Amino acid sequence: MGGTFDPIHHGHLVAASEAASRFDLAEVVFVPTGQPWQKADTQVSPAEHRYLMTVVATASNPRFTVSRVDLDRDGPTYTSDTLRDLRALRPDDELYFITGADALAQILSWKDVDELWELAHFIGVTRPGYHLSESGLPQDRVTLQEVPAMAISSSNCRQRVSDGEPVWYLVPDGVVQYINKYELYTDDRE
Ligand SMILES: Nc1ncnc2c1ncn2[C@@H]1O[C@H](COP(=O)(O)OP(=O)(O)OP(=O)(O)O)[C@@H](O)[C@H]1O
Ligand SMILES: O=C(O)c1ccc[n+]([C@@H]2O[C@H](COP(=O)([O-])O)[C@@H](O)[C@H]2O)c1
Repeated sequence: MGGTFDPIHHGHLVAASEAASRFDLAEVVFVPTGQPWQKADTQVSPAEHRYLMTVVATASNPRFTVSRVDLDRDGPTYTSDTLRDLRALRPDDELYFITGADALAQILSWKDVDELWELAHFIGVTRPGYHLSESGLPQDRVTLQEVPAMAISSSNCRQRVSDGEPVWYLVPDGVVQYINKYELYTDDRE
């Protein structure tokens, strides 16, 4: 599951858990983006903070791991590179890429989109406020999956912190503590 994870929240974790359960996945690898090129107009926190929050949030689940492949590659983050790197590291594994309805709706604008379908199977999960559709996408490579509705977004979490409002229970406790410790999202953003 790729994401900017700025910060990781319970919407991400529930989607990943549900997809893992429904598709009987042996492992969910969370892959924080290096430079999310389609968020170029958004201020994104340093990659190491996003990586460490993802580690904290996933640490208690034995099936959840975190990969640095997108952080350790220079330049804009493209999922085609992510999947090629993961395949090289795990040549015997079958890869599924978990994505929310909003990201799936943009997928035709992603780099090397035709190759993406050969690199992984895509699981598109429901997300409140977005229409989940496989229209225009190869139906044998994309599966839609309903997951419990979590009306949470990273941008709203950042705004809440910036406004002095709590993010307890929107993000894992350790992530709240991490945000407080490093005083993330306290400046005026976006
Ligand atoms: N509440 C949610 N329910 C289901 N999927 C989600 C949810 N939030 C994010 N996702 C999915 O998780 C992936 C990573 O999302 P991302 O890290 O950009 O979080 P975000 O909440 O969308 O961030 P932002 O608000 O900054 O755009 C994307 O595929 C996105 O569609
Ligand atoms: O490959 C691309 O061109 C591409 C364009 C936009 C987003 N993605 C990936 O989609 C995932 C979710 O992205 P985001 O921006 O919603 O956090 C993340 O893994 C990104 O690297 C990938």
